[in-house]
Amino acid sequence: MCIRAHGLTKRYGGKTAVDGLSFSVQPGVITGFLGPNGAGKSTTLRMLLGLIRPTQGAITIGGRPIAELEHPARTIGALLDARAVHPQRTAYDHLLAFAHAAGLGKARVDKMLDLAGLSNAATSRPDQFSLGMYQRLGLATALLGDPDVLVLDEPLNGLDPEGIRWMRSLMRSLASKGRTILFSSHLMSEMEITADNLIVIGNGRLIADSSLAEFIKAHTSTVVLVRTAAREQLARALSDAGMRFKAIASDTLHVAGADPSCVGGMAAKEGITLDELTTIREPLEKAFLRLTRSVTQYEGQLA
Ligand SMILES: Nc1ncnc2c1ncn2[C@@H]1O[C@H](COP(=O)(O)OP(=O)(O)OP(=O)(O)O)[C@@H](O)[C@H]1O
Repeated sequence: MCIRAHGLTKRYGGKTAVDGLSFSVQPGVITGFLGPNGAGKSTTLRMLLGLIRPTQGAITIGGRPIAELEHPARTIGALLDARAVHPQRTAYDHLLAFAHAAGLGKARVDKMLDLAGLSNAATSRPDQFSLGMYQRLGLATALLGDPDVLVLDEPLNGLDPEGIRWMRSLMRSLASKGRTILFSSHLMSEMEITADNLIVIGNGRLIADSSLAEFIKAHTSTVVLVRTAAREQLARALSDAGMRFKAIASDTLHVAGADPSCVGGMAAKEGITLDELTTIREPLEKAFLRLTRSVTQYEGQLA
């Protein structure tokens, strides 16, 4: 089932939080929804879930706005604010209340507690939970109806390394079963290891919508690192060939815009022995910061 936004806009008084966003999210893959703080990610997800109304445009699931879905709990599950649970209800009762509302039985509650690794905390009250446990409970709630579409706002926040691995492999396994997975983050490093596709927004507007591989190809540069005791000789050969390079250490050069076979071939022709020849890609986080710098609303200063 596809999620589609078309001309989606949300204004709060004079402030435009989401500004004419159009994109689609496909089933069978994990789509990362990325943007700096205040970019409009949560506002977009809230419109998708029918919690707030768009000022203009629409966002639909399988072609329909959420209010028109026949079985909302079986169609879409969401984790927005993991701490927004009744503080006095045990984890079990919290899930049971949602299960009843969705017409589901107790068996599903037990299964979800197990899946989220919360079986031992079933009778604990959430006010004793860590943020990671809240996230697990939130995911268990989102998955109660075994929905086709899963929407997660910053799901990795507060999880320990084991929790992060668990959340990622769960998303991967659901995507491989054909589910539609949309998850937001303001960290490119998270996206790099989790997402197949990326939707990047800044100041409410679309900045990029592509596969992660295409994003990397389009927005990051690479250099060839070459290490040799004959650095000067290699530098002369590169210079004669009109190639751009930078000395990094007494035995190391970074060659821009080249591929390793070309640098290796040149070294072989000169009879130079290489100790290392590697392609280094610019960190994706750097590309993200460059792309979103002009639209970043909140920026700290280094002391
Ligand atoms: N209810 C509201 N009233 C007025 N402005 C709002 C409201 N909700 C959000 N905004 C503003 O809209 C913009 C987008 O906010 P939103 O929370 O959607 O961003 P976000 O990308 O989710 O950010 P973060 O990563 O910090 O959670 C921000 O400038 C925010 O201050």
